[in-house]
Amino acid sequence: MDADFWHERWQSARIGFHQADINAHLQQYWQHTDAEAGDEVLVPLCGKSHDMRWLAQQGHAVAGFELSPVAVNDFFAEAGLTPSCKEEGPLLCWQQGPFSLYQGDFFKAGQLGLTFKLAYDRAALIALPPDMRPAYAELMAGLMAAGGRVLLVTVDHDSKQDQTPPFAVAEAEVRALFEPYFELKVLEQTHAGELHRRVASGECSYFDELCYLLTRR
Ligand SMILES: C[S@@+](CC[C@H](N)C(=O)[O-])C[C@H]1O[C@@H](n2cnc3c(N)ncnc32)[C@H](O)[C@@H]1O
Repeated sequence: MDADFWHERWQSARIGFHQADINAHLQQYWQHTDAEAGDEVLVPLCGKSHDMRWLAQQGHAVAGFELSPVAVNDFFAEAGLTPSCKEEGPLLCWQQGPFSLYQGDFFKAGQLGLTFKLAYDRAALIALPPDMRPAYAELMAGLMAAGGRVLLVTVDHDSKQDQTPPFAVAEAEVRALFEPYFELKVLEQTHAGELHRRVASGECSYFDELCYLLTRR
């Protein structure tokens, strides 16, 4: 997707991907990252996710990357925080308390010279069309320290409406993208079945969520 697609989504508040609750996979599987309080967590394509607040509650600093100024503004406003802002290379860094939200194109994050021991991707990989995913995996590999861990949450489905996110990314593709850089373990695969609104409406016959642990070599 190009930047205009996402800016338009945020400006018109068409953000069905935003979850009111903390992600269940994050709460259940974060412990598998062996995270230590104080470690900063990279959250690519972060939106205004409440999951960042949950990570901060676990004692982490959070480095989110997000294209939309609307999302960044909403995140701090909803948290009751007033951030400061400074230029960091090609990005703007909005910072307050444990949160540093880098506003701009995540694909420029390599220019900041940062490395992370922890990362959390929910709806980032699956927001990207196929041709952008190899560069995303390479960038994530470049940002993670050796031994660093990524909790990755993806979806797989057979929707005919496959031109817009959330894109189906099958396990085989996740392996092809990340295994050159990471050890990969599937933590869970949930089958939503008929209870899922996309299945109930006939849009797809299955809609699965997969949760992976990636460990940087
Ligand atoms: C599907 S949403 C997921 C947001 C968040 N991870 C969540 O779970 O709610 C994808 C987000 O990525 C942002 N985004 C898309 N392309 C981006 C890019 N190149 N750099 C930074 N953010 C981007 C969009 O604005 C959008 O907020």
